[in-house]
Amino acid sequence: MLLNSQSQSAPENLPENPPVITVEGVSKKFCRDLRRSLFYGVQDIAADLTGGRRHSDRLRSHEFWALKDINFQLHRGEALGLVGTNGAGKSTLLRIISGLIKPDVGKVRVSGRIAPLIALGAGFNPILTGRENIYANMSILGLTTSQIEARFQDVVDFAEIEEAIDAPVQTYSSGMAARLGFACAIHTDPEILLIDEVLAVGDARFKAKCYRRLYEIRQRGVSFILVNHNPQAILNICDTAVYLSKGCLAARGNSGEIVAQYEKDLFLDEVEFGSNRMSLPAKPRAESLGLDIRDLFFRDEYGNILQALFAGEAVSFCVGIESYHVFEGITMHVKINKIGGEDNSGTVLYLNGENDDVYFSTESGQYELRLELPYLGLEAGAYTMNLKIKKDSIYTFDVVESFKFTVQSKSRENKCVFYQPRTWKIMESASKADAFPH
Ligand SMILES: Nc1ncnc2c1ncn2[C@@H]1O[C@H](COP(=O)(O)OP(=O)(O)OP(=O)(O)O)[C@@H](O)[C@H]1O
Repeated sequence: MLLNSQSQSAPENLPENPPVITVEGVSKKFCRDLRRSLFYGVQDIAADLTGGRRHSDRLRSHEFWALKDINFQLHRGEALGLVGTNGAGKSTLLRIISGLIKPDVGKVRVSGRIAPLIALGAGFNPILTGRENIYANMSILGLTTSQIEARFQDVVDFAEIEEAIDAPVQTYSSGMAARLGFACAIHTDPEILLIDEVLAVGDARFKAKCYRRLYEIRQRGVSFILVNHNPQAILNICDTAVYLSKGCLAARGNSGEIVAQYEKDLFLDEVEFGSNRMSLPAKPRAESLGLDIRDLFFRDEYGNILQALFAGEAVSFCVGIESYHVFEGITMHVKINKIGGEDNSGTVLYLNGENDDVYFSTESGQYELRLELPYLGLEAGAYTMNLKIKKDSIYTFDVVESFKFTVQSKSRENKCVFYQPRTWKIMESASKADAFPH
């Protein structure tokens, strides 16, 4: 299910910030047939030169819309995530915004210096050395030679490629090229950063470093658009998000809501709703940040897996994880919202391991993290859980936005917003004075 079109407007929490990118009715068509595509290209150039009519808004044979009527704004200081399945049009949209290709319909207005990080090693000449490429790349991004000289060592230090700096870039691994591209871009003082999946190739430690740096430059007011297949990468640094589906803008709004929507659409077939369990497929290693959530479920006090949860009974919330490295200081963050309560949902419980000073460590392997509750304090009803596995307050390894589960009640309904453990008793009074004190 897609969100309604009202959610496509720019976020209203940034009214004082002027837009730095305005995408207005942008559509882009492609042709899968190479020969026809070349023919159409020549036809379009001829129409442009002769002032003839170009039917930009109509599809010709074998053409399809890679993007259709996309509208949104990016405001100053806003970090916007772009999500969507393979082929949804994310890269095409970033290429249009960066000016690499032109839309067939609509326009894009940009105000501010853009640093696009769109393809691996984009802007790098493979036969030039890393050193030469830093100069070439940063000057394309608008820096003078003396400015590049002043920042050169910082770029090399950030990219951690000191020993390979005088080797041709064609000898670099994809991860090294990505490091260098990222380091160049963030050292050019961009006002707008466009980042398309380039972080996916780095190792977990370098990715964490890049995300921390993105978080810092975000604090300084740089706007950016981040494309990533990994929802937690979007949630780590983006407040808002755009969800593209088959070339159309399916939803625009708060990143938590959009990612939840995207995840729901993505895993619709894979999640067993109603079973109080959610198993997630293994992520490609390139998309993992080093520690992935694979399974969410509940156990009773004897370790048996529970399908039905009952208010007031002992329960453990269990998270199956896959760790690819040695990690320390891992915390679980569990936020539970009621679905359709009288107050129309809202967070009823938020438990954060950090607040209880409980940190886990992992080595490479599979683990089960548990949150043991001596009794389940939720009243009967349907809930969604937002679960995050974090390393510190700004770095999230993995997140599940909305794990649905239900709680039942063994007793008849009482009026309460939480489960109150209770015992009803009658005691015989020792004396009349004790029973009715004045
Ligand atoms: N130059 C091109 N010629 C023909 N088709 C193209 C061209 N570029 C992209 N496409 C097609 O346009 C659609 C959108 O592609 P795009 O790369 O923008 O998707 P994406 O959302 O970035 O996908 P991914 O997540 O796989 O990177 C796809 O169907 C793709 O095959």
